[in-house]
Amino acid sequence: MNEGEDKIGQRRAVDKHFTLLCIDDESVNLKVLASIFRDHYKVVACKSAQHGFDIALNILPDLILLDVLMPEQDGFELIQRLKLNKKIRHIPVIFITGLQSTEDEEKGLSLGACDYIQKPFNYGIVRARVNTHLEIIRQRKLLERFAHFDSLTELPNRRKWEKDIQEQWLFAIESKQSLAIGIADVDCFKLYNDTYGHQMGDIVLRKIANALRRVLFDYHGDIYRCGGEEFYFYLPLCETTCIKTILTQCIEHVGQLNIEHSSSKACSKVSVSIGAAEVLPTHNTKIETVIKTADDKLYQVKNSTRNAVAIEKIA
Ligand SMILES: Nc1nc2c(ncn2[C@@H]2O[C@H](COP(=O)(O)OP(=O)(O)OP(=O)(O)O)[C@@H](O)[C@H]2O)c(=O)[nH]1
Repeated sequence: MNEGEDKIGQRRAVDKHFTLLCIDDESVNLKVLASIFRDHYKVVACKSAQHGFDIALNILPDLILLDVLMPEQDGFELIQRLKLNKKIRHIPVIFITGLQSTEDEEKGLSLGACDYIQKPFNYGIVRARVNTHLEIIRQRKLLERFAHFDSLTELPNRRKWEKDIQEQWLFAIESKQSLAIGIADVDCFKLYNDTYGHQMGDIVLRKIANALRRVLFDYHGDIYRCGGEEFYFYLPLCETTCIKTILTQCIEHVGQLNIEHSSSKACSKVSVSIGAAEVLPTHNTKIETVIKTADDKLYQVKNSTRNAVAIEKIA
């Protein structure tokens, strides 16, 4: 095997992560598509547009191969439904159809399909076209990762925070669920860097990020690195959730890392301070107000003992 073939082999092994959803009312067509792709990708097949829509929502495939002529709802109608749904409209659709007029091809592409393949098709050409689109998807995912994640801590970054918190906020309004928004900030971190060096400081940031993430994940929250040594987080709350207990756990987990910080004004180990605000979001409350309240609470902790939590409930 030469070097090029070896690389292709390695790439294919990774390709198994991709899922193709094939929607066609003819079983024989589904079998053909499965036989072309199943060795390299996960293939999910279904025989109607409605079922296909439900499956797409459920499994979020990477690519959809869609027939046009189907009873009840055709492929042109289905793609319009897919493109109206926020959760799945980004999924590329390739039409694979017996319709051969240029008008139909133009219609399919103008409805948002990324490709249009006419039946009967050549297996090699279908495989090559699907591979090209999956390569584009792979690169898009990579770019999204670079754009949304912090390389030091591997936490999502501020850009992702701004996107996610809007979604969490709207979800909390719709589901009438309370939300806590908070900021955790490493104590006396300048002094830590000055004493132990920047590289050690980087290691500490990674450890703290992991410790905080572990606690918040357990309660369905998430945390983001939004500044140098500043982490923003949200936490969905239910009646039984005690926000104070959870955030105290965060402080304790950081303490249990047991990282010496001899020059800290807070304690002899590395510690964090946390400010948070608890709110039942409505269309009349603003996220900025809640973040400002959390920031004020953090400032309060920083001006007293540090290594502690302050929370305000917004009425
Ligand atoms: N090692 C390291 N240090 C960082 C990074 N980002 C920011 N910092 C440092 O974090 C320090 C933050 O200092 P300050 O804002 O003065 O806050 P502090 O020293 O933590 O003091 P308090 O917040 O009042 O407890 C600065 O010295 C930054 O250089 C990073 O990625 N790695």
